[in-house]
Amino acid sequence: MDSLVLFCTGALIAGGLFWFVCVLGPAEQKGKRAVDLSGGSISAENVQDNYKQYWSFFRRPKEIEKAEKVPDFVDTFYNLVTDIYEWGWGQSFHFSPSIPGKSHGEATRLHEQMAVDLIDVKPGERIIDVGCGVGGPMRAIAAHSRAKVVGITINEYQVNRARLHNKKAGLDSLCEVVCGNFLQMDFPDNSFDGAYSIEATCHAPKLEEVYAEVFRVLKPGSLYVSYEWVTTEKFKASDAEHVEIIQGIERGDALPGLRSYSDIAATAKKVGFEVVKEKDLAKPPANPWWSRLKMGRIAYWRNHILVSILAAIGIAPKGTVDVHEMLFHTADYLTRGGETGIFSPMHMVLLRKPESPETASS
Ligand SMILES: C=C(CC[C@@H](C)[C@H]1CC[C@H]2C3=CC[C@H]4[C@H](C)[C@@H](O)CC[C@]4(C)[C@H]3CC[C@]12C)C(C)C
Ligand SMILES: C[S@@+](CC[C@H](N)C(=O)[O-])C[C@H]1O[C@@H](n2cnc3c(N)ncnc32)[C@H](O)[C@@H]1O
Repeated sequence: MDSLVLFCTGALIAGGLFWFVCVLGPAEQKGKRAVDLSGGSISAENVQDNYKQYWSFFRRPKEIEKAEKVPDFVDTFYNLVTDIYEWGWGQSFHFSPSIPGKSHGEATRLHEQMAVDLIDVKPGERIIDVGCGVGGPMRAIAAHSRAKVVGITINEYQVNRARLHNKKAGLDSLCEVVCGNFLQMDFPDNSFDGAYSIEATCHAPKLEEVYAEVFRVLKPGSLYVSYEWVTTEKFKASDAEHVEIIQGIERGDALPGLRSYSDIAATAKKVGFEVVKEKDLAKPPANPWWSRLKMGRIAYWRNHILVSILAAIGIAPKGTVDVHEMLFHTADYLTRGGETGIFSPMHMVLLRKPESPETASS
């Protein structure tokens, strides 16, 4: 009898563990498994120190730290979060408005396809993905448009992940990925037929610098669309709750400082672009972009327990628990940013590089 009870208890524990790790492990369809979480290019024993280093950025005055150190700090951030993002969100590191009757995956694809439809590229043309992550949007866009997409990211680990995914998807003949800084790109002038950036240029300390680089590499007459992270007209710097939310978003998302929606078109014009269209895609009648984030709260608790167990038994790097906790709070700040309407991650701007400098509007 005793051995039967022991056997049943053991079987239940083993079954429960299998369910928790293997069934619940890949929080997102086709995503990474919890047991594969790493610190990107950072070795396991250095994850915790790098996490501390990441936070030290926010303890120093912005003016000193800002410009030249930002790409390194962003690189560290993506070493820390890339696996968790892939595990819990998927291969597209951005938001999209929810669409009734459509899954999150479908809504994500539509948001990505809209970007390439806006820049009007033809099959075989060459376009650039500015800040490409692990390439979720790149693959959707290449498959939809048959354009050749070159993605650039500052994070080497993401380059390797993106290349692996491109190959697996059979899209490596259309998709190329390079490691580099979008503030100083290694591409010649006038070499792309179009450009897009999805929730990436918010990492640039000065928007002007990245827009000027995109302007330089675009062929005259071609289009660039960007989905920008901004504070909206509802944000009041005198409101302590607003400030807390925006600072929470900046700290949990490696942002050197969120900019106002009103700066976007002005900056684009300053570097020579014509503004073709500007629209906040988060505004009604669009459905909330933050609903997926809010709905996931129970899953995040489960994920946190799982990450803590894996770190305790030495499968996940120690600092993973801290990084996960940071993201947990970030999800809350982002949701509050959406609900109050003071923040948008999809302020869309469509820009054209004039045919000749003379046709540029003042
Ligand atoms: C554009 C950027 C990233 C946007 C989003 C892709 C990510 C912002 C916050 C992230 C997450 C928050 C909570 C995590 C959760 C605790 C964990 O269990 C599973 C992953 C999360 C859901 C994670 C996924 C990606 C985000 C939604 C920024 C950086 C400019
Ligand atoms: C939130 S992710 C978005 C990725 C991708 N656009 C997507 O939607 O899946 C931001 C991306 O911008 C990249 N990035 C940030 N700063 C960069 C820089 N200075 N140079 C190149 N890439 C940068 C990051 O490495 C990351 O890949």
